[in-house]
Amino acid sequence: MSTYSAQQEAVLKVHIEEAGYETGSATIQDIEFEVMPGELLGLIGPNGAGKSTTIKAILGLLKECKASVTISGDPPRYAYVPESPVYYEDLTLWEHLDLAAAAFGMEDQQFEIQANLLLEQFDMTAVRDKLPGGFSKGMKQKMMLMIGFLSRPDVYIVDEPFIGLDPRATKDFLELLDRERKRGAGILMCTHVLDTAERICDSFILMSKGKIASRGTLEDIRLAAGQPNASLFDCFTLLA
Ligand SMILES: Nc1ncnc2c1ncn2[C@@H]1O[C@H](COP(=O)(O)OP(=O)(O)OP(=O)(O)O)[C@@H](O)[C@H]1O
Repeated sequence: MSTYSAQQEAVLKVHIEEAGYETGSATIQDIEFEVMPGELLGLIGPNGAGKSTTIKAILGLLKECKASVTISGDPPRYAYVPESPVYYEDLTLWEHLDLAAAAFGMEDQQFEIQANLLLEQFDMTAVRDKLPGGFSKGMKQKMMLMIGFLSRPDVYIVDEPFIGLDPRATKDFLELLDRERKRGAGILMCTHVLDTAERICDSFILMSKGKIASRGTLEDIRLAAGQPNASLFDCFTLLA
């Protein structure tokens, strides 16, 4: 778990007054939180609670959105790892990494070192020159994570990363997350895998019906649920 000093500035500050898909009908309201350097904040909640809408609002993808979002860095830099893999059919894994590196403005040498390390860490070196269309679900997910980790930004926004990952890939992913947190990156992670979230997150935002239903550390969530020893899963079913 991380500890934060009062002097530290949040790497991500989010204040969404309201946002949604149609004029005059807000899907989410009053969503306000910060992610501190080194913090892993879990965004949890039932299907349709508004988690993905919150992420879309942060990324500026919604037309109907009254929000202020501040991301640290000059220029601000973040990595977004989507829930469903997005890729080009005609580009190999290596070419995807190369394209992402060019977009991030990485130097060639730094890119080669970082990309080869990630290929090794995710056990993907053998398929570096293959097209992702032929990859399994987990391999496509690994490609998304590798692109996310490539530029080592201060903020990661990760939408449901665990689906499709085998135990070894999950372990590799968690180790990389940990390394990035130790470096000072802040992570917002949306997930339904509550036993893992309980183990790795510093704090939680529990959303329900487009609003924040509960927030804080596991202790805070337990207190809100009136269950001092309950699992996150049990608190979730009581509060959401
Ligand atoms: N593209 C869209 N157009 C219109 N309404 C949408 C759109 N996407 C989501 N919604 C609606 O917004 C609400 C919140 O959905 P959202 O996808 O944010 O939930 P979620 O918490 O991410 O759910 P899940 O856990 O199932 O992914 C739902 O009522 C959903 O029907």
